[in-house]
Amino acid sequence: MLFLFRSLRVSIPLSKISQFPKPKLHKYTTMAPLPPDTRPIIISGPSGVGKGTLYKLLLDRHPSVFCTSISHTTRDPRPGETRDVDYYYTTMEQFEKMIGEEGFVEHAKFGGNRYGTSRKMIEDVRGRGKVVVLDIEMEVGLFFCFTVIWEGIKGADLRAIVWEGGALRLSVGDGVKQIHNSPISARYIFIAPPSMTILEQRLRGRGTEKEDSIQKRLQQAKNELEYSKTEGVHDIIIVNDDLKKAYKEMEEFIFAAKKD
Ligand SMILES: Nc1ncnc2c1ncn2[C@@H]1O[C@H](COP(=O)(O)OP(=O)(O)OP(=O)(O)O)[C@@H](O)[C@H]1O
Repeated sequence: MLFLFRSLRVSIPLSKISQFPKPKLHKYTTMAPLPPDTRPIIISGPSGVGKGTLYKLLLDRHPSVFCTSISHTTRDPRPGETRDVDYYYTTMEQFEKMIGEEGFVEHAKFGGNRYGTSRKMIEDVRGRGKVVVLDIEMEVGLFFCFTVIWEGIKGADLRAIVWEGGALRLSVGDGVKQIHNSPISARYIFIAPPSMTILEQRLRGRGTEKEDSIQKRLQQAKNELEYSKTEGVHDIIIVNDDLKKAYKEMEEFIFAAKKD
């Protein structure tokens, strides 16, 4: 059975954000000043580690400072989605023209549709005095891997080939690597689980995945944790054990004085 998924999730649709419970970390929303370093912030880590939870807290806590990224897509809007809010909807022709003009910092193709984060969107957000935060998930699967092979997505890092359950699966370099290879200068935060056991508990506890999806995500988590050890890929690795502590560490890193 063909399993389809988006390999790089760089924005959480607003509809998803509204599903999160209200954050309990802070009683009041504050008007914090901009961080000294206003480069885009890339939050990545295995599925289920808590990226979305931390990302949502950051945006809720500092609405005047941070801004979610909006991806481009060639797919049609789904019911309930809003144009230029959930996605920028474009034609395949326009999208491919933008690829040719190096208009994306990362892009991928699934199910016949393309998705990507545009350079212009990031630059516009910075121009409006806000800091863009990208939540990047790395997933792997048959469809995306073949797309990578046939389309030769720039920056893709074919790191391993395994024969698993009769399906060829490749571990590919993720959106983080694509962004590293783009002209965009960013700050990279990797969220790690305290252990694989706890990651599994969170994935199961969330109640959103079927068993085979949980197994694939856990397998992929191992690849991502291995990749996270590569020197220079991330500026900070935060272990999300206690949510409050992990959030504080992330916030302190983001608002820390700029390093030369
Ligand atoms: N520190 C924590 N302690 C306990 N549970 C947590 C913690 N952080 C997050 N969770 C819970 O773990 C589950 C997974 O979190 P979340 O959905 O934010 O992960 P994610 O990394 O965004 O996953 P995906 O990439 O698949 O969207 C959620 O149910 C969330 O409430």
